[in-house]
Amino acid sequence: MIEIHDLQFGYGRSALYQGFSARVDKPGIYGIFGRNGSGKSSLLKLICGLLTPWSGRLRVLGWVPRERAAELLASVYFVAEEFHLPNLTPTQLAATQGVFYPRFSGQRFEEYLAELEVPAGSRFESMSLGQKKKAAIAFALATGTPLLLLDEPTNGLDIVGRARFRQLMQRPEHADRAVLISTHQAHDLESILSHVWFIDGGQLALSAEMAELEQQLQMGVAADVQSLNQAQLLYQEPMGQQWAYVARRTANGGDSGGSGSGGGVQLELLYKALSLERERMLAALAPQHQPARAQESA
Ligand SMILES: Nc1ncnc2c1ncn2[C@@H]1O[C@H](COP(=O)(O)OP(=O)(O)OP(=O)(O)O)[C@@H](O)[C@H]1O
Repeated sequence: MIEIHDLQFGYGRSALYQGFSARVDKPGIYGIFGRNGSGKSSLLKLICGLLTPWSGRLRVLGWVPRERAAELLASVYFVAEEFHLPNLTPTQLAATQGVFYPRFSGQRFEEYLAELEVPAGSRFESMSLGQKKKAAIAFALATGTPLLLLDEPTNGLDIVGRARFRQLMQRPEHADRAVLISTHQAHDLESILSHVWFIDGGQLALSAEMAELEQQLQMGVAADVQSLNQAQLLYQEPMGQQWAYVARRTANGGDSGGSGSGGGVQLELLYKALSLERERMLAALAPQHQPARAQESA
């Protein structure tokens, strides 16, 4: 669905991506993580054709995004972090803009608006930022595009709104879509992600399926970090009187020993471990978790 190979891109003379490679071959919900300024928003804009790569190969559903082919524009929907809505009501938006998306469903748009508690008949001008964001998300979901790009979708949403967003994302009608979500809200989204991308230093440092990470890593809290199997330990940080840790799962799939309570993937902890112990973490992960660049050159 998306093929990026050896992408070079930057602003002015300043390079942001130098040999960035990644692939999306199947539907799913892809969480894109990275430090501030690592290039997550720029990547989404490159994918939908709002920015032009310096060089390299970039294909989205078989198209060169920057050429902005009508078929591609009807197949990709992007909700930017700072988005603009015309001063219409949601109902008017559906009537005027839904036609650009062949799979747009007005009925689903109404359902999503109701789920997110956005009044369909109020003008966007009279809505709060969070309500406008919910309306933009509802519209994006209702377009039915095979590819959906969401930049920080849960920013500005209240707690109930975030939970409803997660529920909507998991509805069966989105199962065939690839949804790329750039976010810092790891905890909000970890339960719904199928894939994780971690961008660092102008590269895709990690591309992995959540299920694979679950098999490979164990994360949890231990009263005493010394009680953990030191050979398997990858990262630890103090958490009150205890220690949060990331460890390799042992070959038999068991835990890393000690008195800790080990569990599945916690994205915030994974994010910190990758940011602060990048080489160690990447070395610990199996070759299939390494970025597409490494796979392709293998
Ligand atoms: N229009 C622009 N002109 C010049 N530089 C830009 C422009 N947009 C982004 N940048 C720079 O490119 C880099 C990547 O920005 P981008 O917004 O893609 O990062 P990000 O990972 O989404 O950041 P954040 O997590 O803070 O939202 C930053 O250093 C930013 O200053």
